[in-house]
Amino acid sequence: MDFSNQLGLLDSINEKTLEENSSATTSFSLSGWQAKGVLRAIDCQWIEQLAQHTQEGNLSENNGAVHIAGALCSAYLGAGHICIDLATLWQSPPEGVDLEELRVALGNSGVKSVAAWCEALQASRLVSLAQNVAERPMVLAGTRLYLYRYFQYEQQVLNYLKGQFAVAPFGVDAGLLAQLFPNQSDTVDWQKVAVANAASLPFSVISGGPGTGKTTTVTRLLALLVAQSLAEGKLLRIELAAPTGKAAARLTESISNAKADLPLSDDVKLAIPEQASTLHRLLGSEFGRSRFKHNKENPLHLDVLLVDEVSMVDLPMMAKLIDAMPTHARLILLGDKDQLASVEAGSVLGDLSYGIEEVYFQPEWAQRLGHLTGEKLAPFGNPSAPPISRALTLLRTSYRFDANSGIGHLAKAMNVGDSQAVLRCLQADYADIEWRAPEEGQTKADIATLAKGYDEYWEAVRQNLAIATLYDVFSRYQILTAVRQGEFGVEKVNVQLEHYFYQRGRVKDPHVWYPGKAVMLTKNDAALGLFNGDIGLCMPDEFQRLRVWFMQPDGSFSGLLPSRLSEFEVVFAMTVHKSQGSEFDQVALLLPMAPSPVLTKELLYTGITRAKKVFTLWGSSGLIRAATSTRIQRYSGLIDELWY
Ligand SMILES: Nc1ncnc2c1ncn2[C@@H]1O[C@H](COP(=O)(O)OP(=O)(O)OP(=O)(O)O)[C@@H](O)[C@H]1O
Repeated sequence: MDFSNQLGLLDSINEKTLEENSSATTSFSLSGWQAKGVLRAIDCQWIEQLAQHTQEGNLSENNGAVHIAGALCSAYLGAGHICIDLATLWQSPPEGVDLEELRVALGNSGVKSVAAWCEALQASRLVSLAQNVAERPMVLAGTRLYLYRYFQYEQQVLNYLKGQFAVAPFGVDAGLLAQLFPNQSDTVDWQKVAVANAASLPFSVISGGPGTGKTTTVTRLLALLVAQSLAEGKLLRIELAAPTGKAAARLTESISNAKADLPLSDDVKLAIPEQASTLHRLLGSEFGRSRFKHNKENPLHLDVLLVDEVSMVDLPMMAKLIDAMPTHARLILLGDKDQLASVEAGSVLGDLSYGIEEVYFQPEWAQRLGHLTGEKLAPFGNPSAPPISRALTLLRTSYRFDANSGIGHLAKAMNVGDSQAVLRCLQADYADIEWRAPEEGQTKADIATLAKGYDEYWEAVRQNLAIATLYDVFSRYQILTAVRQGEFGVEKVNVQLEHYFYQRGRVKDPHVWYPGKAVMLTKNDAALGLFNGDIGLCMPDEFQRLRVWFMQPDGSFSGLLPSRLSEFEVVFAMTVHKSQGSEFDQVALLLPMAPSPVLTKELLYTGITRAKKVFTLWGSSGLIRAATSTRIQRYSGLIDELWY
């Protein structure tokens, strides 16, 4: 995490105007909290630099309560939260600190209530107030405390959304809509409603689980928008994007499949693009620069932007994307709100769709959509629905998993956090799921059994099949781990798998590049046009030189000398986090033996829903039960600002 901007803000504090805050010195022990894992080294450095800076500059910022809040703000950001909530912390301190310890530490600097903590922050020159934001390291909004830059990101998103809510709805051609959805049924066709809704608005979100027809729906939406604009003699500039190369490749494939089924003319089909790019590529990432080529001053050249797999988009990226949107353009976000949130801070899709299960639409909006679609939407009107609810539709019916699908039932049970139902599913006789509880005393992963899924791949490598075929075979099976470290962590499992392949004669030397080695990039490489998460397979070229082959956005493959890759890891196993945006025919999800805070219902749901045909869960009933009832919570101001 780069704090340079945060620290740079200290320079802008006007020393002369600073007042004495408190004479107490920082009363909690940074190193003590670091040793307990409450703070990271970077959190301690950040707050130490604040304290040092303020003292060296004759600033009397010796307020322990401010330093505690600042250190926690930084630590929570590292754990994915956009802000901390002082009122929540006052009742439930961070893991590793007991309430008494926190209260005593705060009490030492005169803070004996949440209100007093807020007052101490308000009085600090390190903090500005949300109502009157100044360039200071932190911002206080009610009881929420942010690092300055993250407050700005959140405001950018909120201001954009509020601007979109004020735009008058666009007209929608009900005849075309009916043509796109010819089938009638007794139940509400939410795909049709989603299209009518998104076509009416400059900003919309469509959320749905696996196989609920998200791509089918947005392809019809794009067809409707294209047909409407062609009728007006205009050609829409549409762009498709996703957070990772893999997700972009999947979007490309599924849009081109869905286009084939459209009941509209070839003119319309031709005007719908198939090629999706990564968000980084779309925004123009430039080597060595954190700023994108496209931004407010140089907006994207498009009329409609569709972004898939939005659960993976973090708040800074969403803010940068919004910044680069031309004012007239539509933004359509697609994703599964129940999946794991982004690796970096924020949970934008989750926050936007927070209340979607119950609220639905404002009554007049439900009526408008009802007229447009012919669907009976009156029961879904709710006078207290906030403006954001208008922009959301939820697709619930899975067309991939039928009533006999264990994966479908398991995903549903996991999603509602029903551990009994999850265990019942795992024990039932479904053909597509398998549960392997650990043996008594088992301490290592069963590598031989896990490795079996790669037999087909190694046979393809042996036959030196074309790289496209190899890539396809490799993508059919994936071992997923919940954690990085330990016997059941991705690092060790990969080492053991390579060693196992070596023992079986499939790999000559696991310490060097070998035919069949599969790697995943762990960092964007703008110079090579490759992105974090891209998968490369090592195979010889026609001159028998080993190259690592990556799929390009157009589906072709380019081979790079292995020496050109700098940051990557072996990927016979990958973490569930890294698997987001990908799907595989067969998935084996490996849980650790010991409890871990990363074991949550979102993690297991994401792992389960990566599987299209067969899912195997390796883990004990105790851990599965615990994970099913643990939810990820990420603090931000978006839910409060949008839903209450
Ligand atoms: N209304 C529908 N009736 C019948 N089949 C449908 C319907 N909508 C989608 N399908 C089919 O369901 C399958 C999944 O659809 P689609 O790929 O659009 O879903 P998705 O939500 O985008 O999936 P994923 O989870 O892979 O992103 C496709 O085979 C599609 O043709």
